[in-house]
Amino acid sequence: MSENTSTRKYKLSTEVVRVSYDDSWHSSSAPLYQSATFKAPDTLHMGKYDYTRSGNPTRTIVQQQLAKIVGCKQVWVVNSGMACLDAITRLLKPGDEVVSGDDLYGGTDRLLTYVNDNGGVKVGHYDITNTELVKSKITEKTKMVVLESPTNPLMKIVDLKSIADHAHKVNPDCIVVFDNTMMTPLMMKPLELGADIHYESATKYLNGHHDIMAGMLATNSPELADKLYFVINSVGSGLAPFESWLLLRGLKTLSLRLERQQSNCIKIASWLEEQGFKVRYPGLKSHPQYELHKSQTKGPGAVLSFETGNIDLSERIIHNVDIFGVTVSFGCVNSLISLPCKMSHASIDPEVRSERGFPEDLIRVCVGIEDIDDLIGDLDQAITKAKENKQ
Ligand SMILES: Cc1ncc(COP(=O)(O)O)c(C=O)c1O
Ligand SMILES: N[C@@H](CCSC[C@H](N)C(=O)O)C(=O)O
Repeated sequence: MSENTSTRKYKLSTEVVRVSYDDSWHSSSAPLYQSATFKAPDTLHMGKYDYTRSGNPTRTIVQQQLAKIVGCKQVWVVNSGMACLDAITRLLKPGDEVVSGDDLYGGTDRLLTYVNDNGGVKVGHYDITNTELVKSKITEKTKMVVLESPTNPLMKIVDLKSIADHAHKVNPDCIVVFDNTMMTPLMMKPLELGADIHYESATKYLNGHHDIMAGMLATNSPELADKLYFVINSVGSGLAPFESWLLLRGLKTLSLRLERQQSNCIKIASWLEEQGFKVRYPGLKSHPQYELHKSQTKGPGAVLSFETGNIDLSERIIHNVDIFGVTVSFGCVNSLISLPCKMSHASIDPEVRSERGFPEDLIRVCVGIEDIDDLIGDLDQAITKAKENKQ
């Protein structure tokens, strides 16, 4: 018996709650198949599933749910956001060239640097806010363009459509890859803007509770879907059944969480700006790419970064917060604060960070669903204590 299999389409905030699956007992919550293997009907025929590395019914349910939300032909879920990029970079061959940004999540930069140093692939990093510069670097040898927007943590915006269209014109086989972790499919649809592969760290908003690691790969290309599946099945990076089940549960509140997190973040960004800090947030009119971001998304999201002008002051602010968790990652229901140069982006060589204009005093704030007055009150007391030079 199928649950919720009507083909009627609803708004995304409704669709995230409606999950389709087969269950002979009509369970209200999708079944968890915590099994590594599946019995074959007989020795001559295998069933739909044989071994969880190759496929698992609970993983299939979350993949179908995500494909519906993304609005694409195929989604694969894997065991981390980085496992997505690992599968993607295995599509490259020695001699290929990759064009990417100069502000990327530290782990993305680390893996692309590894591929550059060990895989015979040339990876170039350019200021992605300079669309013409990025376009000029795309040649027939460019087999892949890897972008993220807003970037983590400088909140730079990439003109995805313009770059994707150009890349496909120069080389129709060029694979445009877009990391949409900051926006989620509810706020940005990279495949509709020309990306060939849309991936996300589902550890962040898609799950929303910091209780699993997961990644999502989405594409409309059956050929790319097959190639990615080959890697996932070969190396065993498919998301485990319990993690798939938790991701499915977390997804149901995605719309509600994002709405509250974003509205809190907009208020915090304005408040920090009023205190005189240089705030990087695409929801502020002072963001140099405010209009571009607005034109390709449905909202500014719930991550911002700001500079204090002094790394010691930044460290003292972080030391003095009470509600904000001092931790890497973002997209969780809890608010988080961090110093990217020493935490999420410590894997980028300090010299490279400096060449790329990465401010060491930069504080990243990832806003949760708590009461906004409490959040601003907490930042206020932490900043006051830090300015008084108190630990
Ligand atoms: C923008 C972005 N992409 C990808 C990743 C990698 O995701 P994961 O930690 O799930 O491997 C992260 C963080 O880790 C991230 O911030
Ligand atoms: N020690 C980790 C750091 C993970 S950072 C996670 C997240 N993407 C963020 O931006 O905070 C590592 O070496 O990968």
